[in-house]
Amino acid sequence: MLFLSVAEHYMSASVQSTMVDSAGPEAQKFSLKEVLDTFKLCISENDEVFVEHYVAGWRGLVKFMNSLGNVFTFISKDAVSKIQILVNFLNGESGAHYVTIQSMVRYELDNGLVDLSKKGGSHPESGCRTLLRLHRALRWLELFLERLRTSTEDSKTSVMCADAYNESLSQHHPWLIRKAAGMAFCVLPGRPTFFEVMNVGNAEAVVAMLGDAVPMISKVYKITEELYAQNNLLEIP
Ligand SMILES: CCCCCCCC/C=C\CCCCCCCC(=O)N[C@@H](COP(=O)(O)O)[C@H](O)/C=C/CCCCCCCCCCCCC
Repeated sequence: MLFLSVAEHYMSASVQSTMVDSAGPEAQKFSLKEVLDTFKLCISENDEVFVEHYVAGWRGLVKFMNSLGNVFTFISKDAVSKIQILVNFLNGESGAHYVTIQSMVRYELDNGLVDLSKKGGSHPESGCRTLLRLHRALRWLELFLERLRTSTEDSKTSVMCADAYNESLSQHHPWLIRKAAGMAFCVLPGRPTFFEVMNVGNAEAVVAMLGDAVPMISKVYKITEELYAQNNLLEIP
């Protein structure tokens, strides 16, 4: 628990006080279908990614996280903080430039709004940097959901989650966060509870819906990854 408290303290410094999700408990109920539908809306006909639906997808996932208990708060707070930064850009005076990830990248790069190196720049929370953090987490999600989809009744969510994390997001986290995340994974509920919280129906229905969700999430990830790679944005500090 020590690691979790330290990590929560570490995170709280960067978490904004205005939370994105402030509705009542019923509005907070998670539905995998809702998340899937939102990620489907993310991609335009010409493969642009809508920021509005991207953050809405993450909001849905945060609902899931919040239903797992307080031990995961330090993780969901960070996601909420990053969602809020992007929502603020979308609702701000330059909002028209933040409609898609492609237009955001173009706008921020053309106007020198991204700190590309560690040396104290004046845009520590650019849209590009913020979205990159969620983008890396999306890879974890893709790997985790694929493991969940192909899992068997006795598979452990903690192991699937840790394996997906070690294969992706952990490479971008310092030791303390890795340890705290590792401890949080140990108290994840089992596969039956996970499936129940998804509000889809029986295990077969969950697996079928995951079969739709994973390629969709994969596509959003791939488009973003290519865009960031083309613009040398994959390592923004
Ligand atoms: C379909 C249902 C099943 C899956 C539901 C998953 C629900 C996931 C919801 C939220 C995921 C959290 C996303 C976390 C974003 C992390 C972004 C990040 O890397 N932030 C770090 C870097 O930020 P800066 O300091 O550079 O601004 C930050 O330091 C990290 C802080 C918190 C720790 C993040 C640990 C991530 C573990 C991800 C696995 C979550 C396990 C949940 C299991 C349901």
